[in-house]
Amino acid sequence: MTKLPDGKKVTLMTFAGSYRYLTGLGCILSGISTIVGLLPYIYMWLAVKGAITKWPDVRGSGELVRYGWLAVGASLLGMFVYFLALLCTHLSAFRTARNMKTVSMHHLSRLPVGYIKSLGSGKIRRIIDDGAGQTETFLAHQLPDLAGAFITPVAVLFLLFFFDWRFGLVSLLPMAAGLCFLTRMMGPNSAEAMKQYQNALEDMNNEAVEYIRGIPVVKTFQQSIFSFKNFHGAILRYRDWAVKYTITMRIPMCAYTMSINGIFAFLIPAGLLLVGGKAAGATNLTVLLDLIFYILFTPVCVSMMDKIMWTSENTLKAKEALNRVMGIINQEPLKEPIDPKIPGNASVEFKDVTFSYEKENVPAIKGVSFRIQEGNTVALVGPSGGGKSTVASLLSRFYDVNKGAILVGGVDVREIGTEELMKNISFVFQDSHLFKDTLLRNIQAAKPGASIEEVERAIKAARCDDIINKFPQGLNTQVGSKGIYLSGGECQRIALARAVLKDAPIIVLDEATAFADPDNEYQIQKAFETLVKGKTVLMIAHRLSTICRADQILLMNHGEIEEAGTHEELLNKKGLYATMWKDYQTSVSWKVGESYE
Ligand SMILES: Nc1ncnc2c1ncn2[C@@H]1O[C@H](COP(=O)(O)OP(=O)(O)OP(=O)(O)O)[C@@H](O)[C@H]1O
Repeated sequence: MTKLPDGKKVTLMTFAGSYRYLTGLGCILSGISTIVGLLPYIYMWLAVKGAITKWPDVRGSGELVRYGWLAVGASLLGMFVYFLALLCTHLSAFRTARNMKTVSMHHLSRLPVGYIKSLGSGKIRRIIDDGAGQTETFLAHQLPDLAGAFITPVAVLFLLFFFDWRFGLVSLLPMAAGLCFLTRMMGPNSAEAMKQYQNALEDMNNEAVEYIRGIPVVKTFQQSIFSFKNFHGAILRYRDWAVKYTITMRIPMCAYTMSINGIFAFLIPAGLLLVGGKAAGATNLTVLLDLIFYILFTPVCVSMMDKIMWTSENTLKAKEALNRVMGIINQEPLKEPIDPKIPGNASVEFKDVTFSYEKENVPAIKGVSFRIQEGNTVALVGPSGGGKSTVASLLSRFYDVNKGAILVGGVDVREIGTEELMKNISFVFQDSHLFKDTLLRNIQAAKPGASIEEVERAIKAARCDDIINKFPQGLNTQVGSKGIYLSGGECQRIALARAVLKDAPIIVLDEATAFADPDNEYQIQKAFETLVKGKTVLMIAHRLSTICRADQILLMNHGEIEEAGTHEELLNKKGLYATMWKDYQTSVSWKVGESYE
């Protein structure tokens, strides 16, 4: 994998590694093939010249055939050299794109979860995937063409003035005008326009992903118009950008196209003038022959100019794509300690912790302090938005605190290496994600290399046997394919099996029963009892029945701990917890009442 040199400017070639030499070689070969590609025009002209001057004894001169074959040979040689050039640039381009993706993905895994969430999965996919794709096309095709496009003008200028400087000048004027219009189109404003273009595309992509993800909600609430609004807005912004850009480019583009395609309009009158002004005879014939050469040759100039135009635009695109990928790569990862420490035990302590999400003015939690002794369970309860999930995320160092410190086993989490910290903590998320892979590999994700026996023991302890047994292929069942999907409760039970297999001394449980039906909830409770035996547990649950037995309950509201104590202590306080408990009891009795009706 390509390593980024610290503090050094990163270019596309940084990702190419040692393959950069192939890119260089490819560009040189492309330049050579361009020069060789001009030879057939000269040979054709020489053949025509020979034929006309020897007329009517065309065959006798033998030049026609000789130059004809030379033209064919030069064409074939040009093609072969260009093929070799593309071979080199493709090899380098594939490697560059691969390295770009690998480096970005590797770096992404080290970034704070908050950054990934704020960017959005649609945008990240577009930046990395399309960025690598665009740079691959640029390096494989456009860069060698650009090398050719830079060599062609020099060769063309030489040839234009070599045969007849007057025709050369006449051909050059419209080309120079075309070049001026081209420079205007590709000026500094174009780089900005390209940035806006990429922004508009990314927004559209993100909104499309959001829209598709939200389709179930949309259908349930019949909100198709409202939900489409953001996506529609992104499409309109893209349209507005495209229309504005097209209007800006209209005049220079028309002027450019007219200039470079209008060479004949200058060349033929000039030829007529020159022929008309001379005495008839040999001089006139030479002028005519030169005119034929220029008529043959000017299409090369037109295609050269077009190449320069398109490659310039694609260079801007590739630069912008690289900038965006670098935007991710330059994002500061969570700092790893220089001298990592090992936690002394499995206790957890929050010391006056304050934390705000990026771009938020109000802290999500402020001045939070509590301690969980090794082997104890602390439950977080409170109204929605109170800061419970934030506390759980901070313990796993998904973000770094703004103020205060979080200690695990007496050591600040910032002083523990990420690997060591993750070894100590198991996290069962609200929405446990299962990969599109076998159930076995999904559970093994918690402990790579775990044997089948270990996985089976974890499954038994997490009481997931019934889930596994209902599929004929058992543990080898592929999740997410051929209609094999697990319910929210089942996903959480598999996530519990993962946590059991990992066997970390600290467990963070975020609303583990939120999705579960009564049967799954019962299984989860039982699995949970096995999982937490002898462990330090930080638990968030809305169903208060599940947390009565916690050693300590913390009631969080508006980002602060408002009440702390055991279930009985909090009931005696007759505060918010007591009210919530009363409301909870009432809701349970309602449910029971309803079931008997
Ligand atoms: N990624 C985020 N970016 C910005 N603000 C956030 C983010 N996640 C949460 N918040 C805000 O931080 C505050 C605390 O949210 P948190 O999710 O921790 O509360 P909670 O008690 O877990 O809520 P719930 O019970 O509904 O899950 C809320 O005001 C919320 O809007």
